[in-house]
Amino acid sequence: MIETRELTKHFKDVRAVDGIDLTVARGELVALLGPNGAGKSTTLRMLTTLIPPTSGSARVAGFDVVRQQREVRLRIGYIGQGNGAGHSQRGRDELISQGRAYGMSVKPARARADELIESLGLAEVANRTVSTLSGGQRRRLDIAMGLIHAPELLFLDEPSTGLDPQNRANLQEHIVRLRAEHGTTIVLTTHYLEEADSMAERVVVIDHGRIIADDTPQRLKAKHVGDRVILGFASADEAARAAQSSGGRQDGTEVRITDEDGPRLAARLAATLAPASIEVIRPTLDDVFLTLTGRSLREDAAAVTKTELVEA
Ligand SMILES: Nc1ncnc2c1ncn2[C@@H]1O[C@H](COP(=O)(O)OP(=O)(O)OP(=O)(O)O)[C@@H](O)[C@H]1O
Repeated sequence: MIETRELTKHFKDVRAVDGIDLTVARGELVALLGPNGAGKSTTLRMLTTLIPPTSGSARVAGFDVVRQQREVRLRIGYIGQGNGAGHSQRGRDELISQGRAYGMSVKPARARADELIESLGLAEVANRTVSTLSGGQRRRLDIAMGLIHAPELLFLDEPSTGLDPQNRANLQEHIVRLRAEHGTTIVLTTHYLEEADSMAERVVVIDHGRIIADDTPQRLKAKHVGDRVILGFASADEAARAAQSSGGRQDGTEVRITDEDGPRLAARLAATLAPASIEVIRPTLDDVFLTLTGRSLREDAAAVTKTELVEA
């Protein structure tokens, strides 16, 4: 569904996207995860034909993003970070107009608009003019606009930014359902680590315009970080003996061991070493990012959230 080769975008001396090879199969739900300025939006904007690459190539839904822009656009939905929805129309009419712009006839456009209004919780706002909606309501309307023509491939740039937790959960549910029901291929960017972790079956980690990891959240965590098993003992001597027999690292009365399958190891060690306490700490995608780059994504996400609050 997507195939890029050495996809590159430079803005003067900024290498925003620096030679990305990305393949996405039909029906996949892929999250691009990375800090601010990593090149996620620029990648999406090239894939959606909004900006041309500096070099390299990309095919989307079977068509070249430079030479066959129209074909690409007909097959994709794109919800950018800004508000796509207009201001003077009512929400429902805006949706229907968007469907008509994609060549739908009135009846199916109305039916689809009503379906999206229902599933994105837009019932109360469907009859209000867009200019009177709150940021979160506008965001949901934008997403409905991108879905109106039931595209085979949907790009979502930070879809849940600015939504409260309840609406975010609602939106995630809708996205997952959309994919289950229609087999829509979905590529989204996010700075919510939990969102990438819980929704995407594949996470592409981007930093400084390059892909630095690409796998399922589970495998990324197992491969780059692993579970930490911490055993507690009554004395340091006991801990020293346990560290020796288990191959773990002693830290006072504790022994720490890293393993791909912490719960299984913990069960085995509980039986053989009889520790006083046992704890399994499972990694997050942030731990993965930290291991790969030495930086935390959380600090970055916290900064974004703060900016959003100031803007709101
Ligand atoms: N039109 C532009 N002109 C100049 N520089 C740009 C332009 N668009 C993006 N950049 C730069 O390219 C780099 C990548 O930006 P991009 O928006 O793709 O990152 P991102 O990973 O999507 O981050 P964010 O989550 O903040 O949107 C940044 O250094 C950014 O400042």
